[in-house]
Amino acid sequence: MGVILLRHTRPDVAEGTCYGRTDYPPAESFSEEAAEVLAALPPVHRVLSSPLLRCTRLADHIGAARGLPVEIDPRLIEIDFGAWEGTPWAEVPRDGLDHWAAHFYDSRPHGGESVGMFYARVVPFLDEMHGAGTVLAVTHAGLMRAALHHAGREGAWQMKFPYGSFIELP
Ligand SMILES: Cc1cc2ncn([C@H]3O[C@H](COP(=O)(O)O)[C@@H](O)[C@H]3O)c2cc1C
Repeated sequence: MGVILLRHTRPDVAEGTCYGRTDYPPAESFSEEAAEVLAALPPVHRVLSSPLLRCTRLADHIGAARGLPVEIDPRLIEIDFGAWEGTPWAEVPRDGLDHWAAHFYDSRPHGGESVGMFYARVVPFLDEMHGAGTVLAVTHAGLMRAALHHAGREGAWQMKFPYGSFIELP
């Protein structure tokens, strides 16, 4: 079994908000969602987590239940959407969105991370994890997209992952 990338549970933020690096805590439904995740999760021998609260709360819960320490890795943070963070996607300036879509890897109209910058910090983590055994990384949807892209999956950047869902990398 390879590394398992787990998306955090629902964060306490309005539907449709653009957020990446903003540290929203988990929503009120955390206990129920975490119990479901824990029941579905296979055995692991290490627990890593993004430093953001929506991940550390879940990682702490899993670590406590499985008797494992939680190791924080900053490379597991979501992409930084800069000035767009906290804005409803519907209110993000159209020209910025168009530029982002047209120059997907290099554009950073929000002043945060381009997809290329984000990918460049994620790939060393993924390479380090290759063959590392059954490691759980509690992280974000962007990381899961980047990891599947790295694994050669067509359309990976457009994929959606429900809160609390996980993927296993080869
Ligand atoms: C290229 C790219 C485009 C995205 N659009 C939204 N997200 C990601 O950023 C937000 C925060 O993710 P989470 O809820 O898992 O912390 C979500 O909207 C998620 O889809 C993206 C991430 C990447 C890399």
